[in-house]
Amino acid sequence: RRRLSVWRYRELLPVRGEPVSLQEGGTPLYHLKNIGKELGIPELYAKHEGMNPTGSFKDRGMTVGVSMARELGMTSVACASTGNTSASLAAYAAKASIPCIVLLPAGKVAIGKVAQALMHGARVISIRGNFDKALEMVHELCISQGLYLLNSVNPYRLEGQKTIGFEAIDQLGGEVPDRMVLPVGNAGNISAVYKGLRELEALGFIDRLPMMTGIQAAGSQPVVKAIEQNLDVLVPESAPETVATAIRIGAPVNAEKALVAIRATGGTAASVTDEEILAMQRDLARKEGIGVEPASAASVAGIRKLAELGLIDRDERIVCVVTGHLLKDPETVVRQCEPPIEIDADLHSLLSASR
Ligand SMILES: Cc1ncc(COP(=O)(O)O)c(/C=C/C(=O)C(=O)O)c1O
Repeated sequence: RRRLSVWRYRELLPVRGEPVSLQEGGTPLYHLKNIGKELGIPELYAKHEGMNPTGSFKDRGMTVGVSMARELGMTSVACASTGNTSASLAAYAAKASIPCIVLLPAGKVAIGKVAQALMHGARVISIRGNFDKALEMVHELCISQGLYLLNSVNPYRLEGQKTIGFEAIDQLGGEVPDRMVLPVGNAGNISAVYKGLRELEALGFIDRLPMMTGIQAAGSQPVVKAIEQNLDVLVPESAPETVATAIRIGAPVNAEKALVAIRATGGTAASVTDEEILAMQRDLARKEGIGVEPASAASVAGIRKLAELGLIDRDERIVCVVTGHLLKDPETVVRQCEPPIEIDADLHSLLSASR
């Protein structure tokens, strides 16, 4: 019996040789009993992808992507990132001893992610522009310099991320959830999970698919608009804005795949405000003990909103993917919270402060 991990499913992954692995995957599936009770959804779960080696689901894609880079003899890898992709690529490239360049939107990346990319030894370049601009530029860089691009346009990234759905079903004892909910930025993750579930269906492991549900920030919701307006091609947003900087993406490269995933499964897409995201980040931490970064809370905030709109059957079994760890964006957390109480080091002060 193989441990719950990305490579438990190696027969469904493209890597032939020994993978570049940091023991990714095998993340907890938490039963959200308290929030579920509040929403009247007894079977509400969160798959905590922040419990991966670099603290986000990106590790699942990078273990496959960097393994393939090595198998293909690539001598250098690159990506543009809102932060987590760069943190993960830096770590896996370090593990594989392959030089790595990452492009970040200047001033818009959570400090924990920058720290990771720097410490893992990537060449970190800040672009005076948003993620979409950085992605454009890293394409040009890779073409002109022959670097291997590991954004989610690279299909090997999505191969690894398929395993989120595989694990969730294993953790539910083989049961397929009625709905899987993911925060959507570049739309790679929702597309990857859908692809994997289609493969399980084709192999006869499952006989139905969950309703794939994508949640975006109100200030950055091109996929939601395409669903609402029944478009086949997305209208990019030129100035996406949200406190959830991980999903501050106006022109998602995997949008068409995400629209298929949502429509083919009778799913939906919805947006939540920054306030709703931050409120859910707090609730997950204080009512369930689960620490996530803002973008990750969007999936559960989306379910709260859909439930309030009466669009969720209370007996649905729902898995929300919470995609990154709380520690990624400590500055946003500190801004939201009352500061620590500072006192003189005497018992009297302590007693009055602790009341
Ligand atoms: C915490 C977190 N939650 C959700 C998403 C959205 O996933 P996709 O819809 O597959 O993009 C991201 C994406 C991050 C990047 O795109 C990047 O790191 O460059 C994320 O970091």
